[in-house]
Amino acid sequence: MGKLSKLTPIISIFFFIYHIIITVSSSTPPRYIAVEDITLDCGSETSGKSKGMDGRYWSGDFQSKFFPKEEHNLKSVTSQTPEEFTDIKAPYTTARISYSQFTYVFPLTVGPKFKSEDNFTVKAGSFTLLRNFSAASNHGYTGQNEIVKEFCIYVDEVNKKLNITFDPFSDTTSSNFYAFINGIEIVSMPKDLYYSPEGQTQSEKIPPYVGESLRFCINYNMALQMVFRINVGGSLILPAEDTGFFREWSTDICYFEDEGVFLHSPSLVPNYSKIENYTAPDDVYRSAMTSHHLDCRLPVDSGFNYLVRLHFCEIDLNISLISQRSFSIDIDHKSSAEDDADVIWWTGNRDTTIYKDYVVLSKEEKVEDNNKFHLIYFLSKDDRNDGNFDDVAIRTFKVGLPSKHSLRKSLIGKPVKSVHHLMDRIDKYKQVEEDQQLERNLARPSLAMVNSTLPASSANDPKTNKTIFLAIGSSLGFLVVLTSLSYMVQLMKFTCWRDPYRGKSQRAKALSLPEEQCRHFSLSEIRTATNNFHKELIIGQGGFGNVYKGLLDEGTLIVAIKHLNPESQQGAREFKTEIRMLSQLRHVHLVSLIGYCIDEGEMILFYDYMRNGTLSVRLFDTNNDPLTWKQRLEICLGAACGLHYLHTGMKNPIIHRDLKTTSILLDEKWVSKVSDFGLSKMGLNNTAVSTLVKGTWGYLDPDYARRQQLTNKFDVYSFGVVMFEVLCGRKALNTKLEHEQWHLANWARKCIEKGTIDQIIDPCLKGKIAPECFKVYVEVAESCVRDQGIQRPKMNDVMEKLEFAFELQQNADAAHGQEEINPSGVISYQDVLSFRVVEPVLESDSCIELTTSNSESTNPSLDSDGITSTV
Ligand SMILES: Nc1ncnc2c1ncn2[C@@H]1O[C@H](COP(=O)(O)OP(=O)(O)OP(=O)(O)O)[C@@H](O)[C@H]1O
Repeated sequence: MGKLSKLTPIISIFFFIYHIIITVSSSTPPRYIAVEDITLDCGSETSGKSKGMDGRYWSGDFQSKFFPKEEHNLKSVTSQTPEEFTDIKAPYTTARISYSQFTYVFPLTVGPKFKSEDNFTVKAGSFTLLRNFSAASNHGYTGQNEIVKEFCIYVDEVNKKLNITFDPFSDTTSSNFYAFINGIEIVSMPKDLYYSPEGQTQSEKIPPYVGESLRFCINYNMALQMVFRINVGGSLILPAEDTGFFREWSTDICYFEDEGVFLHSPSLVPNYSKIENYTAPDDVYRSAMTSHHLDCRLPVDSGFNYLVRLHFCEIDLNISLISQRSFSIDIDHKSSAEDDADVIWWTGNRDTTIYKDYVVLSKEEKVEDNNKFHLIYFLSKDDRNDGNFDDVAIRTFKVGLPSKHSLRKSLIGKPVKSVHHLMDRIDKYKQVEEDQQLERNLARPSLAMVNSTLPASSANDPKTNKTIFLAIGSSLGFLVVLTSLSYMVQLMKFTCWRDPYRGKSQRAKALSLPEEQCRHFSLSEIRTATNNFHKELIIGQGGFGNVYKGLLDEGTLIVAIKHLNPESQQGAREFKTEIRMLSQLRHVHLVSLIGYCIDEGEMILFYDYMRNGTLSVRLFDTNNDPLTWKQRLEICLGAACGLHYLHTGMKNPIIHRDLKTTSILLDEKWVSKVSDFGLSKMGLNNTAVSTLVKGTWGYLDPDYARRQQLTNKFDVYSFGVVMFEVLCGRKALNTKLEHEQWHLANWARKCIEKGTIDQIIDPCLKGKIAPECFKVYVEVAESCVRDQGIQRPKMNDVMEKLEFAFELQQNADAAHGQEEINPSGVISYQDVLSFRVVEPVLESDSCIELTTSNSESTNPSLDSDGITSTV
């Protein structure tokens, strides 16, 4: 579906719902109750509180304890209300003005505060927040009637107060400059809302410094100036609709280069299990803009570090799985801030909120058109998409908070609001008021219940009255509240699901199948399924942790549950790879991934439970009856089919790289299934040495070991080894034997050359293998373990020959009826082994059928995370 056809219905829903959201939010208590919430109406001499344009109550500064001591120099000015705006209210109708310096002193508790103010040079504590600031020039430049500046400043233990000093410019020729301020707001905030946790330097909570391999700690000796705070894809969110910090969230108008599709999920109740619920208003997470490519241009000053906070919440009903949508994010053309942003991976679930912080230094060379503009540039791009671009979505929600940490230079505002923006606000304030009136008239019981849950002190607090008016200061007055700009970008991609047998993109199918293909389970479901990870349910142990047997769906579904170590970063990466690969692969001879769980930092995978365990156990460690020859043939044939599918069933081939008898599992009907082709692959990729130590030596392709070039012939070699293990009942590597027999494949080839292969057959098979079947089987096995990849067959050939061998055996069995093929057990196979072992060909003649290391022609799709490209 094209963008436009999506756009129309979504927008109409959006505006309809908008009304409801305001109604609801206006009756909900704030999620964060600030210890300090000061609203000072500067220049006002009234002793009581007057309702401001933002719906809050403002106190006159003259009667307040914060009033500057230099009051003899101060004048107050009452501004003229423009005729067209009759609702203008505090703090814009008055201003405190002075030709000399004056300081407000705010005794405060320790902690970070939001602060709003206005002036020319403004200092707060040790920070110069504004230098030589001119309201008039800012006004003229933007046509904006009010100027709001917002800062975050930490109030420390020693001072426990905040001095805000307004200092008029003075030089030798003139003393006619004055400073003024209309209003000051101070709101306390949680320590870690924007600041980094104390005493940590490498924590995930410290934002990465984009373009550097460092993290950037935002500590308490830094002040933050808010530059943009944008509700991408959504509407203006007023301070009174914020979560208790009185932040305003502007719309995304003008910031995006390309038109996107708007998404809105009005009834969404966001899940805040990953972040604090006061981080951003719900409406930020309910709206989104989508596109397959999104450039967001934000004009900022050069030479500053900016904190960019991106908020995400997956609201698309079609998306519920890891890797269904993943995207990259570039900021300011630096190296990618995020290579593989995947919201479901981050959150575990749809409708779950999360944000990501980045710090970026905006450098001088980005100056454009002689404007002092720099670009914070969000490029969300899809780098793995195979063409279904109209289904790829960028969701930009929320907030970036680019904030300047160094405020010792002039911070001239770059207001982005226009007259339209103000008109929007007027409309919205009026709308809010109408809604509230309606609410009061209806006197809905549910609202009464909400209010009754408020603490006594706040239930009747005028702050909870949400009637809001817009007031606009005169050209003289400006509200100095620093603006932080918040912003969020999410880019999503649909995974292309394929029919294994056709190898064609099945997009439509994909959209309807995810839930069937791979389910998400909660941790509590897993705990129930495994009796809280009871040790008696452990059925195995692998390189990545314990494997449990568990019951799901009220006991109707038996699963194998792989519990990965959550501490391991490498494990996390491989875990994701496993999900990405397995959730796309469905084949009767591959172990199916049923689902996963990533709650609370746990990484758990669910597979079809294979009742008969591993081939290894059935061959080497069982007291049960040995596998019959026909069973063995079928097991090999099944595994060959599974490998063949891996090599050819997808657009891009997958090389298992760790095939062995422990990675071939057997279900209740003895059907063989190849497993472990996500984790093992990545394990080898990242830690080749440890994989060797893990004991796959006997399966390792000698050609690969020499050339370090991975081809699908790697798996063919390993498969040949498995075939000899199946035939001989011997492990791939057995150092307890004589040295020349340690390595089964080498020993088997020697035996074939010498004509003694029949002597190393599993004793329980002797006399039961039809000679013609034996000939084909041994020929195939030998061809698989040839020294050079070029000499080995493809899995397709192996499959066909094994089928042929199976038929030969069946025919022989049928011919002999109940009788054994060779009741005496003494049969020489010499005569059927007429072929000779192939000699190695010269290196120059060899060609790599599938090279994944340097070949441009090979698209490493599922390996965009490096699965196949680094070996
Ligand atoms: N789907 C399954 N059904 C039944 N048993 C399973 C299943 N998956 C794994 N197991 C059991 O758990 C054991 C460990 O499996 P796992 O895949 O974690 O490790 P591995 O393949 O043996 O070793 P490594 O991961 O180190 O290569 C297996 O040997 C098998 O006994």
